[in-house]
Amino acid sequence: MAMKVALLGCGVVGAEVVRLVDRQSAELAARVGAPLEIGGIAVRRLGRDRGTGVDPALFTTDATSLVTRPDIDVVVEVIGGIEPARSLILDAIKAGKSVVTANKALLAEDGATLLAAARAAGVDIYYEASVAGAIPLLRPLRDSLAGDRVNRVLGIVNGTTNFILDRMDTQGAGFAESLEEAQALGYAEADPTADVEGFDAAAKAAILARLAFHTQNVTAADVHREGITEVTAGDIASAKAMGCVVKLLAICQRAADGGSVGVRVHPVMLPREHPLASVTEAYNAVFVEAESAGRLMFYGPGAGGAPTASAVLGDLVAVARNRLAGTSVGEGGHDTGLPVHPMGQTVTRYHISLDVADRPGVLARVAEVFAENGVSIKNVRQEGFGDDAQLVLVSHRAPDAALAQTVERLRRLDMVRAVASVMRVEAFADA
Ligand SMILES: NC(=O)c1ccc[n+]([C@@H]2O[C@H](COP(=O)([O-])OP(=O)(O)OC[C@H]3O[C@@H](n4cnc5c(N)ncnc54)[C@H](O)[C@@H]3O)[C@@H](O)[C@H]2O)c1
Ligand SMILES: N[C@@H](CCO)C(=O)O
Ligand code: NA
Repeated sequence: MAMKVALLGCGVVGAEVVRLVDRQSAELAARVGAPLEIGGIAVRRLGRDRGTGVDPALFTTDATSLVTRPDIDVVVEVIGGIEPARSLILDAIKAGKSVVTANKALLAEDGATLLAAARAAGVDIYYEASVAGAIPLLRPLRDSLAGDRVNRVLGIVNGTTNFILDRMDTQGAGFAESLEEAQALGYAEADPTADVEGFDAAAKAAILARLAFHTQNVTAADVHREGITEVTAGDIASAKAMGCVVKLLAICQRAADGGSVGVRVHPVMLPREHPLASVTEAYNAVFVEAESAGRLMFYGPGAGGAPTASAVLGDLVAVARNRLAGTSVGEGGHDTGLPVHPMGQTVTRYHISLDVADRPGVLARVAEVFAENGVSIKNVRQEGFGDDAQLVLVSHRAPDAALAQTVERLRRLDMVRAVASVMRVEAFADA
């Protein structure tokens, strides 16, 4: 008996899923143990040629009926967005179907509800494509690392912003022209705000934190988020001078006392010897630090129709096998309930460049401001002379609130003409 698949959405990813299911039907049947058959495709409008070559009778605009149809085994959701995707997935689960989705926005906002519904119904919901596209990452976190304790996840999870920062670093290109190039190459979202303001990465960070720390209550709204729109050529030059590169990272980290987690997305200066620093163009990479495994790196294409469809197909094979075996994973059943602590409590390190007058007492006063806020200076150097002097300081680790307060106080000093660049610095956990 064939495993019948209902596909919701036939855009960039959906059309590629249809093509792959058709082209690889013999191998997929052998791997699953039963043929995979597309039983219906829900679209917004009928009559468009989507280049899939499938029987036009499979298309329908009635997604609600399709997901509950008795002959359907698995629903693949590649519409995107919150509604109607959420209602359709919940209807499918309640009707006993397993689900595969690429929908990071929905998983980040309401993943706990979807997982609980799937557990209650004894079906699977798999979502590998939602974070870092083709890269096998979520199932390794969920399954392969189930016997380990993950302490930190650092990731480049948005291709568009990595592409822009890479162009600014290697070609001296400006922000606007780099974004235009990313859009022309098809990496950016239709509204690139989701990319450049870090919303896309924040959704992915919430999903990663939930899996890494087995804590169900993290949503995109809990993620501290800063995008790359304020990264300047001066920041890139400052990073270069320190042997660093600027990257937009999603960072999920267990607090030192283990009682809470920090989840954040913001630009960082990263030493060029860190493996994430060499991730160029629109590639994604995620660096995982686990107690027994040590340092792991997952690298590859994070977007695009075919790479994303590869992850969807992998999930489809897995849930189809589980159905044939009469089993399901029951993900999310163990919830540590670890809370997310505020950004101010997250321990970070800052790079700060100040435009100052080169006069006696300036460095002493600047150092005093650091001391008053309990922040220790790791190194300091001066560039330029006279009225064009610049002090470049890197702090030791301190609570983010103390570092932010230090910057505010420095801004108010008469002798500081301007705070030219402020950026957090990341490195290996023990560096
Ligand atoms: N494209 C990528 O590189 C990529 C990478 C990772 C994850 N994703 C995720 O995959 C999903 C799909 O992305 P995409 O790039 O294919 O988007 P897309 O816009 O190309 O395709 C979505 C399709 O869904 C259709 N649709 C909208 N509402 C519908 C409804 N009510 N019923 C039926 N169809 C409806 C749209 O008409 C469109 O054809 C999203 O969740 C996205 O975040 C995409
Ligand atoms: N716009 C996203 C697509 C993949 O989620 C990116 O640039 O990575
Ligand atoms: Na993935």
